Amino acid sequence: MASKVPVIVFSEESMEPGTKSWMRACDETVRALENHGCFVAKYEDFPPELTDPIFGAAKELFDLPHETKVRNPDSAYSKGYIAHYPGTPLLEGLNLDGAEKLEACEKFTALMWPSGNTRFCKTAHSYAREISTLEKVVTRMVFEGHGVGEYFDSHDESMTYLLRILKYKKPGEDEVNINPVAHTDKTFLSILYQNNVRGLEVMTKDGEWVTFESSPSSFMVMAGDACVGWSNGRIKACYHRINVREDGPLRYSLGVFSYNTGTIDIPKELIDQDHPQQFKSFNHLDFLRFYDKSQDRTKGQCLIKAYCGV
Ligand SMILES: O=C(O)CCC(=O)C(=O)O
Ligand SMILES: [Fe+2]
Repeated sequence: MASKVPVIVFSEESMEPGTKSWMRACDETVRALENHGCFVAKYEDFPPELTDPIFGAAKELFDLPHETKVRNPDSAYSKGYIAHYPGTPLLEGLNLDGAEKLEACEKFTALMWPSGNTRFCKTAHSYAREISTLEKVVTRMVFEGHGVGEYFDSHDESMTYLLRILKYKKPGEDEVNINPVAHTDKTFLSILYQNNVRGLEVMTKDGEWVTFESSPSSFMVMAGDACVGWSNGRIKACYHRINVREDGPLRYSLGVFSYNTGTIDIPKELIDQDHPQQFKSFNHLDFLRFYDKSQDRTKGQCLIKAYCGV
């Protein structure tokens, strides 16, 4: 894995804009996203005391009765509850919209546990805050690394983060191992964390599938279709899939997905003779609506060109 997908260290120093290690990480980040569409972030400051509680919180959530979980409403960004759909019978998921904000976590928790569950609420919120911090650092590096750091603040003000909590059940005797189809995310960036059960595979630039090896401080950072549009096609979207095997413990995975609540403009600085304009400005939510209406067989592909390609 290490030789195929870059590993970038996010230490206290490299997360501090202006330092030497920031510059280095910034270069590595841009190169990784342009070449591969993804990299593994070794997030040194991720609190180790959050790992067990966040996966414990995921388990506690899925142990709730079906009629409780369906209470989570759909939002503009996602389905509320993904419940063993016919095409993906092993997958169950819940989406917590705007999880970087405490009020959103409180609202979600009150729906799931009307008598309260402070531990869940605090854990989900702390996790989303930590990962959205990493996501912001990566995004700032993407902007600065492309020489357009001055646009970062206004982009950042419009960002929202969705926490997706996923569980993969093991296939029964008579069930084949059906996993979600390979796809690119429709996000700006996605950051994935899994318990110690493998499953996530990303496609390298040579077209080879590489398995993401879990560790308590390893996060897979992937560019989504919106980032491809923003970068005028310099960054590629990460094509990935899940391959859960039949034996071993249950797999839980946590995704933090970033979306812009407004319009994403393609910086004029990223358009030149060598890089003619490939995309028009687009509204991220309208792009998600376009995705929803797209035919199932195309949904896995990077759709940004079809949506706002020039
Ligand atoms: O299960 C995972 O780790 C990733 C899930 C995924 O790709 C998605 O929700 O878009
Ligand atoms: Fe995905």
